[in-house]
Amino acid sequence: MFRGLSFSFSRAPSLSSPLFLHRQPSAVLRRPPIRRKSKPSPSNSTQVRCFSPTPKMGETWKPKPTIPVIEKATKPELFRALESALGSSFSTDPISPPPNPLIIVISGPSGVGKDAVIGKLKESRGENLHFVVTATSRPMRPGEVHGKDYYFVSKEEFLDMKDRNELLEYALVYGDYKGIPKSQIREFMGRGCDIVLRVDIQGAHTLRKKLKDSAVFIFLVAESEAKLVERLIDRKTESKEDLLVRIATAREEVRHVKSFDYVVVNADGKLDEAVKLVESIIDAEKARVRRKCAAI
Ligand SMILES: Nc1ncnc2c1ncn2[C@@H]1O[C@H](COP(=O)(O)OP(=O)(O)OP(=O)(O)O)[C@@H](O)[C@H]1O
Repeated sequence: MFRGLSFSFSRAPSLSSPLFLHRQPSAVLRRPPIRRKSKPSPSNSTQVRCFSPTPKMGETWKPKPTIPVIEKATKPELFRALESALGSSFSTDPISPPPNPLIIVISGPSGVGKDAVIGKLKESRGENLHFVVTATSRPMRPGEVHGKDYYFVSKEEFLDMKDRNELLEYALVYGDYKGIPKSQIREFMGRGCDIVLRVDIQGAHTLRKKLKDSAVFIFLVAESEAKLVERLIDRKTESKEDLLVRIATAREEVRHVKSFDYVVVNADGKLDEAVKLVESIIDAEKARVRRKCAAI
């Protein structure tokens, strides 16, 4: 249009030309006057088409947002159009708050593979899970590390901890005291870690009474009694008297499976499958809508 104008200027008649007086450039750019429609008379009001609802008193008129054709619009265009159609922007806040730390109690007869399962869980879950190190009055065995395998304390020290109410649960196991320090659970739950407690059946029973449904109780079993005995024999850590006591106790313990939330079979040569199942239980429990928060 401007090119057209300059062209017309270059060929414009001189100022003195009478033609110039009639064709001023400003006159070319000026918009034609808008012709206002006359108000419809009551008689022809039915012919008026309304495209948007008439704003009520005090409301300002807003154009109706249109959503572009999905195949033609870009993702951001569609996103913004949906926001404007719904009248507010989409929040990036998490829809569900992060789950509370979970306490997982793992129990089962001696030799069933509690340590083996926990060892693998440690590898797969890393720092998100804290395995509470139990305090014990039993002497340290070769290869064991203080603070890693157990907190080795004297009988007197252990009983002092008990008297000061520093233990969530404790028991006399095969002549030695074993107990769970509360401070460790508080500290790691405070950091957002899930907690794994490894206890015998009696310990699980006590914890159930204290923690009720605020913890998850998992019972580990071997596929059969015979396989459990084989595993204990293969471990070669017990005397024949010890073996007898542990096997007799195991027979009694499996009857308590009903008071647990889950039973996991740790079948021979299938340790990884058992660990996978325990992990699925943890994941499912963390996704629960309702769970009481454990008060330690
Ligand atoms: N799925 C499995 N297949 C074969 N052997 C296994 C399996 N799980 C564990 N074991 C082995 O069985 C033995 C007992 O396992 P572990 O020491 O973990 O049992 P535990 O339940 O912790 O026993 P305890 O309560 O007496 O300490 C170990 O030698 C371990 O390597």
